[in-house]
Amino acid sequence: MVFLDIRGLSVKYPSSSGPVYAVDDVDIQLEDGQSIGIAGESACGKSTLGLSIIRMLSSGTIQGNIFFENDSILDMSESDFNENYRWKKISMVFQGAMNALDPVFTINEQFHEILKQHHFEGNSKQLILDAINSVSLDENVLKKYPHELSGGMKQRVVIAMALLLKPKFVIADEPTTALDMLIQAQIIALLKTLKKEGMSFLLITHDLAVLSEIADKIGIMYGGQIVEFGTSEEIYKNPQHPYTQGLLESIPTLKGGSPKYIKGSPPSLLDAPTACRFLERCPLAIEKCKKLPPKLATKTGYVRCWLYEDK
Ligand SMILES: Nc1ncnc2c1ncn2[C@@H]1O[C@H](COP(=O)(O)OP(=O)(O)OP(=O)(O)O)[C@@H](O)[C@H]1O
Repeated sequence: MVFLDIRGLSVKYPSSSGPVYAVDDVDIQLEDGQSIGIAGESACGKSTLGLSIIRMLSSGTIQGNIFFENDSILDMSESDFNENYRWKKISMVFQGAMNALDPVFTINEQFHEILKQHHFEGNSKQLILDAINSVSLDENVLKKYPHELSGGMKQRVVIAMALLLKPKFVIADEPTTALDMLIQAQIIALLKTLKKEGMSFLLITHDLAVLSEIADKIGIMYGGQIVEFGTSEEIYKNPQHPYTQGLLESIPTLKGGSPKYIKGSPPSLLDAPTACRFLERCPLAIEKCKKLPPKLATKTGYVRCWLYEDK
């Protein structure tokens, strides 16, 4: 059954230079137990997409629909969403969160603060221990202050915080960025274990190799749009969008020659999309690409590219 159904989601931020079209007309469907990876260059709208789902945008206007287990979460009152969804069914590991742990409180106090915010009335000690255990940390960390923990431990703590109320769906925004390779591998292994236990993730990353480990589905974002969406297998084996192809070719391999890179830079999100967002950088552009491409169905999702109009 589809538990997350995002339809035509758009987010516009106000700015002194005009509206920023940070997310434009995004569709995503996820079935129970599935996880999705969102990949794309910096500033293409990945975090905005995640923050929209958990309704934590700092500003901006949002359009479209997000259904979570058939409930329209954008239509709920803030109190209803906070009471029943945020942290309980949907939680988030925010980008850079491990550096935002409060230096003057112990980890235990910070866990209790979350429970207080969410009016938790059960056995809080046990709940915190469960969360700490689920990320393979020793309960001694609870007595410590953030500066007494390593980067990997802090990242586990913020993941445990997101898992505290046992949500079904966790949005993890760059959870492995800024960690060394060994710790990255540990965090990925942890997410894989949690996934096996039934949790679903929306994993945001620049790193396609990381996604291949976790994601059943992948959304490739470019200039605020998902330009290609499908199963991981299809996206890796049979990428359709020239941008997806370029991204995959830019991954260094041990065997191959030097990786290719995509020339040029991403479009300004200050311009409303009227042409293909990738037009300026696309090696396969045709005249038609000056018009905004529709989402064309592929074997397992969709692609926003005129090259597939007749296929
Ligand atoms: N509160 C805000 N007000 C105005 N513009 C914003 C705001 N938050 C983000 N933006 C802009 O929206 C666009 C998308 O930002 P977002 O952080 O979602 O991208 P991202 O893909 O997550 O980037 P990164 O990979 O660098 O974290 C960027 O141009 C950014 O400058």
